[in-house]
Amino acid sequence: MSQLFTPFTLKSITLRNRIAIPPMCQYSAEEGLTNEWHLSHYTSLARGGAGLVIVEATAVSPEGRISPACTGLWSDEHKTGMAAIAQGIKAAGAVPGIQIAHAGRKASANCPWEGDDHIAEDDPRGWQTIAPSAIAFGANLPKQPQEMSIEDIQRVKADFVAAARRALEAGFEWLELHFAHGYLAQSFLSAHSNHRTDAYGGDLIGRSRFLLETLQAVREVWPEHLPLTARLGVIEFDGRDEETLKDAITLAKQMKEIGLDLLSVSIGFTIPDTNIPWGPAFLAPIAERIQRESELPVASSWGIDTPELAESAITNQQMELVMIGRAHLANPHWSFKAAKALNLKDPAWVLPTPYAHWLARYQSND
Ligand SMILES: Cc1cc2c(cc1C)N(C[C@H](O)[C@H](O)[C@H](O)COP(=O)(O)O)c1[nH]c(=O)[nH]c(=O)c1N2
Ligand SMILES: NC(=O)C1=CN(Cc2ccccc2)CCC1
Repeated sequence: MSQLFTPFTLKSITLRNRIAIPPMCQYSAEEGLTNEWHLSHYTSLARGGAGLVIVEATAVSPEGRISPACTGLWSDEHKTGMAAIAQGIKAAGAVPGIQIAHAGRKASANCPWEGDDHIAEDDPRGWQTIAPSAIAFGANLPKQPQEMSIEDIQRVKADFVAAARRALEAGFEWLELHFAHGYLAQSFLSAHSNHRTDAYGGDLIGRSRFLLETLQAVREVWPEHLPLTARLGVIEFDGRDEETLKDAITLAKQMKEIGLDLLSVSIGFTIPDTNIPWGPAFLAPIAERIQRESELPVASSWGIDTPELAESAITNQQMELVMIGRAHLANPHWSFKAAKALNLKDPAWVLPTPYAHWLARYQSND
């Protein structure tokens, strides 16, 4: 009996299975506004049978975008398109989630197929980036950010709260704070990027303050009965992993105290020169340790891209949800493929009726 295809209940929300589609930037928006690409992209992913579909990193302010083409929720105007997406995901039987984000020193960048690098200083498409300290990421993102003032910090926290409120009004039922991948929140947490000497820097308490205060403020506006989650880089693969992991576990416990419902375990990506052991499900053992030691349910991803790897991540209790990203870009109906591979009863019925009725009778080969 497949464990991957069992429901998962968190607060008042029940996912039809353990398959989640993690946020994946589409770099297809204008002024942060979604369009037909996003609506059809997310609706078709949800129709593929996953339990949870999380909309891409959506900026809490214009300067919080990674690229000029990233989505935003910094104004009420952004709610219209997002509401259609949330409705489309829900109508397909998946739970609509969204990740809200600020890209920090990694902002003001070209999209991946246009260089994946900082927009040139003299290019009017770009903007001044902000970060805990005036330390550039380096490599393809060499722009030196402006050190944030306390007023900047207060403003960005308020932007997260306002974006969370808009996400709720747009009909999302699962919220993920982007505290990973070297973006603003992660860059507050890491000593590589945070050299502040005030309350928002220094020891772990100082470097965690922005994350904890933002979580606390969002928790106050996000309904208690809906899952409030965060994606956190718990390891950098920079030679200091044990220290980073211990800090991450300490932080996870504090976030649980504040009301975090689930932690999505990911990678720090704070600095360019790291030694990431890419490979199938390579982060799953780390996720298991975080889940065990923090006593928070976790989700995780990174190369969990076959039905067997997904099934074993759940049966080995390494995580409660598997986040399967790029494999869904290759095949939006990945859940159907997994249902067949794992010998689910009536596998076609993970798909909507207009497809399932026929596929239940016809053995498709892919
Ligand atoms: C095109 C694209 C875009 C994004 C991503 C990835 C890719 C490929 N990823 C990371 C993604 O959610 C996932 O964690 C990784 O891709 C690893 O999982 P897979 O190995 O792809 O299943 C990502 N992560 C995140 O937290 N917010 C985001 O918006 C994005 N955007
Ligand atoms: N917004 C995000 O969190 C993104 C994360 N990515 C990490 C990544 C690194 C390597 C391979 C895939 C994804 C790249 C795209 C944007």
